[in-house]
Amino acid sequence: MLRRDFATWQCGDRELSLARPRVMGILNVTPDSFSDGGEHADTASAVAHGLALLDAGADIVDVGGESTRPGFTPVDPEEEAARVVPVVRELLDAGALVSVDTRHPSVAELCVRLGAHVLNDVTGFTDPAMVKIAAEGECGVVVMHAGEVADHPTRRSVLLDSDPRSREAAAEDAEAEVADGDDAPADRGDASSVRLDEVMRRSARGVTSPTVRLASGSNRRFTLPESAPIMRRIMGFLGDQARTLMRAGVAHDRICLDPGAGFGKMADEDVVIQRACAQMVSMGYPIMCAVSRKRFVGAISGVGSAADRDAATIGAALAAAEAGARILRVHDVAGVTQALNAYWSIAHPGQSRAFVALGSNVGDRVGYLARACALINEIPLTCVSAVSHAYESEPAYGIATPVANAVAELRTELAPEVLLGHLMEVEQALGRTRPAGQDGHGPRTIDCDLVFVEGERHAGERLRLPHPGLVERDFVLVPMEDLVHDPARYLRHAGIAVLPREERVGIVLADLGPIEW
Ligand SMILES: Nc1nc2c(c(=O)[nH]1)N=C(COP(=O)(O)OP(=O)(O)O)CN2
Ligand SMILES: Nc1ccc(C(=O)O)cc1
Repeated sequence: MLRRDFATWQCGDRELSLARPRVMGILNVTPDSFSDGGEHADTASAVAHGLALLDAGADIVDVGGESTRPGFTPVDPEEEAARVVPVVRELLDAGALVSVDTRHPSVAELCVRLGAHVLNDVTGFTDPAMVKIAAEGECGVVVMHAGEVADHPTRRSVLLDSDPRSREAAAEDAEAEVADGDDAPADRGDASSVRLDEVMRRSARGVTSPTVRLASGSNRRFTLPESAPIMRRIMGFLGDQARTLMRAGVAHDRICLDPGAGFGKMADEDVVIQRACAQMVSMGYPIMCAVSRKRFVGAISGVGSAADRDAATIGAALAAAEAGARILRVHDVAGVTQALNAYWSIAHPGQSRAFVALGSNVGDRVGYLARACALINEIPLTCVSAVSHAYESEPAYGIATPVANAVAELRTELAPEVLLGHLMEVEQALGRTRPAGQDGHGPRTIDCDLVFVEGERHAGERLRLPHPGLVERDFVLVPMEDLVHDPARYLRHAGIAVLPREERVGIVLADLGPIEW
């Protein structure tokens, strides 16, 4: 059983703490995805959207260049690579934890070579070439189940998907099937696309599954299919694929499992699967919940249009998180992050240790440091547990006058991006202004930089964790010595290699004594 509070997911050189659920933002660089096709189809708008997802709270960005919606048209791997590779490259440069949603070995290989952290394969690493690529690298892997979960023929179906392309594709395929009398189309590309094509072609026909009869002769009906055979099939497949990957050399802690909502499943089957989330969690791997905007979410919420299913998605995602799912793959990152942060704060109390670097070079500098500590201590679900001495440091980064610096150590139950918002309010309350043209380095009454939160990494333009300046700032590292026995060693555990003193900036010149706050 996965120890929930201590679980991590190893993704290349990143170790993602799963002490709380993580949000994977969907970035579809496609013209035809089922809910957002064409919205981010060129590199520039895709990268901008990826960065916006990070700022909205995404821990991971999942970049995909091929829609696998019901009735999808397979994309040539070269075309797929042309869509995703430039986007993956730029997001990696921005420090993001990047996942690539592909079933094509050539695309996977290119992206892993660039440094992509996760391979998300909707065909569940059934292609040995995908297993080989995963085994040769260090990336995390998402093993997804795609396929039907019932042996019986589906009953008359109701098509809830509002996307006319899915319906057209379904109708065409149904006609073709009658004409062919054959389930296995020839010359439809590589083996995995033929299999996935087939599943998603059938999937396009509807969202309802057969009514299950009780013991023979009985006329009583359950409204939902029985869970055990469905979960045996899904968990059997996922467990087998995980073992295949491990035999090839992929470590257990790199593997995440996903039951593949909507891939060959009918709405009531998807509900049965979501209800069995805790059972999947007990397999001992992180479980992904990837229900965002899907047809079954429409079926249970009554929302016909896929793009309007974000609120319903939040409900389904929180249910999964409560049952132990730790990766929530969603389109609406801001909405899910806000809901999750609020929900988690109430339902799952847990503190993190955080460090805030303080600086002032205007007026009563040490007085501003003290007032900042007092105000930070008033942030909800947060307290200041210790404060370093104040130190005089050399001005760095183009600042003209010497700065008084300190570091405050906090205990907080807030998510880092929420804490950041409160710290910015503290700066405002103390009269901090950011005049245009000074690039954030002008004179300041107070600067409150969130530099480190235990177990948290974040990329984006609004918040980067650990703070990129932490490695070189003497005016942060020296005050930290008052709080942590050996900051360099402590930070090394989190993969941060601090620079030796002679290579740092903003060298500490004098100890100004304790701060009375
Ligand atoms: N691991 C995993 N990956 C996925 C899953 C999923 O359930 N699990 N669903 C997808 C469909 O969502 P998307 O918005 O990407 O739609 P598209 O296939 O039309 O691009 C695409 N990728
Ligand atoms: N790729 C997919 C896109 C959408 C759905 C769904 O709505 O069920 C399933 C798979």
